Amino acid sequence: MITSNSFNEQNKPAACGSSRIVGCRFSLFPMSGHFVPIILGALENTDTSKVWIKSDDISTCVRGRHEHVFDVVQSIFLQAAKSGEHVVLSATFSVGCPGDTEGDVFMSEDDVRLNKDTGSAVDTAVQFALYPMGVPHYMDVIYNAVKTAEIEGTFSGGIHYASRLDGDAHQVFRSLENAFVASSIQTSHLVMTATISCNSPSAKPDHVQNKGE
Ligand SMILES: Cc1ncc(C[n+]2csc(CCO)c2C)c(N)n1
Repeated sequence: MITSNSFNEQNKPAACGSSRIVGCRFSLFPMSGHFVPIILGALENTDTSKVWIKSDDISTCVRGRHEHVFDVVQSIFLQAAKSGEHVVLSATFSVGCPGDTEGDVFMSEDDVRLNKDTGSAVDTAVQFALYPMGVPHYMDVIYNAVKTAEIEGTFSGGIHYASRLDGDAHQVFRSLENAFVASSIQTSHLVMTATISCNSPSAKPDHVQNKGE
């Protein structure tokens, strides 16, 4: 069913492309008695001036250009990771959601990312899943995104309902953004879930530890 929300201000069907508003709803879970300053500090020490942002008692939602959405989520993860605690960030990214219109002022920001590298590398593990909505060839979209992550060197295997990435935080976030943007161009509505973890005291699975050997 096409609703009025499927159309932009010019009353044309919403175009598929990278200019569409991207959103991410995410929660940080620091496995620490100090979870409150870790969460609040990560939010405060991130420059969010190029995204729409709203936090509540469960999660935070950011919306805007994909460059800034991924920059802000990555920065918040890196800020929390600096605590040295085992931190998990659980996120749902979305683009093309009917009702999430382009009218927002944040879409007119430039593409210059605001959050600078925080320095030391953070070994990061990700389980992510792509859900290309409304296209019969959705498995090709997923397969191509995973193939790209493989070329980038971050892919470390398929698991039930998800794919795994391992590497420095900047590398895995780049793969997530590349997978999301490449897939979004091929779909009218795309959802991507990601569970992103660092400093876990648990051993990684054998096939991940032996990656590249
Ligand atoms: C990114 C992110 N945003 C909000 C919450 C929800 N939350 C849980 S504890 C806490 C601090 C005290 O209120 C907040 C804001 C979260 N976990 N992660």
